[in-house]
Amino acid sequence: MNELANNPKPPILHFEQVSKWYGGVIGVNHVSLELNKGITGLVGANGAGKSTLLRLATGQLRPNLGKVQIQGIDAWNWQAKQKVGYCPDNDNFYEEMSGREFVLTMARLCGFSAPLAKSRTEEVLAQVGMAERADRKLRGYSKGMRQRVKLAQALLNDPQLLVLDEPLSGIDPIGRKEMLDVFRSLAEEGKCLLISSHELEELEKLTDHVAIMARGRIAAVGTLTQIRELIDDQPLSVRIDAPNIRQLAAALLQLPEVVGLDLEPKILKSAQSQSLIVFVRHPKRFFEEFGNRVLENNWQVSRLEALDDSAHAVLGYLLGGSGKT
Ligand SMILES: Nc1ncnc2c1ncn2[C@@H]1O[C@H](COP(=O)(O)OP(=O)(O)OP(=O)(O)O)[C@@H](O)[C@H]1O
Repeated sequence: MNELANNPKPPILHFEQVSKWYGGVIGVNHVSLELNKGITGLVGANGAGKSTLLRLATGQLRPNLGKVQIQGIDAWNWQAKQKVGYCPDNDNFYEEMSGREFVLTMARLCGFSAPLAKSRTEEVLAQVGMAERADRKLRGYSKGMRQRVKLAQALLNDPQLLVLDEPLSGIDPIGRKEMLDVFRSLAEEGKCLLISSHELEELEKLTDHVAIMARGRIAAVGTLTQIRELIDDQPLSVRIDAPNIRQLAAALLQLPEVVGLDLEPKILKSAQSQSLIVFVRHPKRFFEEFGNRVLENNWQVSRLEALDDSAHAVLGYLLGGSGKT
C-alpha cells in the first residue's frame, strides 16, 4: 500500500470549524479554510474578523472551538510558529533604531546566533529591497519602507506561511507596486501568503484567489469569477422605502430578477413612506436595472437596503464599493 496516497500532505494552513469569541463578541464564527502555496486575499469590512482570523493563523490566539493547523501541527505549538511569518497592521517600532538594527534584534529574539542573525538579516533585507536603505533611523521611514522592514522580520525563519495584515494600506502607488512584486516573487518560491485588506481592488491586481469575510464568517472563497457567480446566483432580500409603495411594487414585479414581494407590516410607518421587501435572484443585475428605472421614471425612493448582511458586504465589493456599510 502506498502510505503517501493514504496520507496526503496536510495543507499549509487549515482552519476546521473555528470560532473565537471576545467575551460576548464573536470574532470569527465557524470558519473552515484550507490554503496552500500562492497568494490568498482576505477581504472584509472593518470589524469583519480579518485580524482575528490572522492572529489565529499565527498562533497568537487560540480558538474557543475547532482547530487551526500549520502543515498538520496545532498553530499554537512552537513548531508551527516557526513555519509562520507575521506582519501586523500596526507599526510601533523603537523609532531610534535603524531598519537593519531592528531586523537584527528580531533575528536574535528568534534565537539565531550572532553571526547567523547578521547574515540572515542581510538576506531578508535584500529580499524586500531594503539592503541599501536600512541604516536610516526608522522614524524617517515612509509607510512603504516600514512595511518592508516588517516583511523582512517576518521572513527571518524562511516561513512556509506569511500572514500579512493590511500590508498595503497607506502606501503610495510606486511603493505599492514594489510590494506587490515582492509578494509575487515569494509566492513563486512556493510560499503561502495570506494578505488582508478592506479593499478588494487593492488585492485584485495581485491575486485571483480571495476569501471574503463578513460578520466573522467566510462569506465566499474562490476565484473572483467563482465568487461573482456564487453571489449572482444567491437570492437576496432588499428593503425599499417609498411613498407610493403599491405602484412601485407593481412596476418591480415586471423585472425578471424579482422573484417575490412582501409588504412589511411591522415597519409600515406613515402614509408618506412605506416599506416593501423584494426578493431578488440576480442582485447585481437587479440593482443596475432598479437604478435605471428610478432615473427613467423619477421614482421617489427614500431608502434601499440589502437585508442579508453577508451578501450585502460581498455585494458592496462586487459593485465597486468598499463594503463598509
Ligand atoms: N481584543 C478584543 N476584545 C474585544 N473585541 C474584539 C477584540 N478584537 C476584536 N474584537 C471584535 O471582534 C470583531 C472582529 O474584529 P477584527 O479586528 O478581527 O476585525 P477586522 O476585520 O480585522 O477589522 P479591522 O479592519 O477594523 O481591523 C469586531 O466586532 C471587534 O470589535
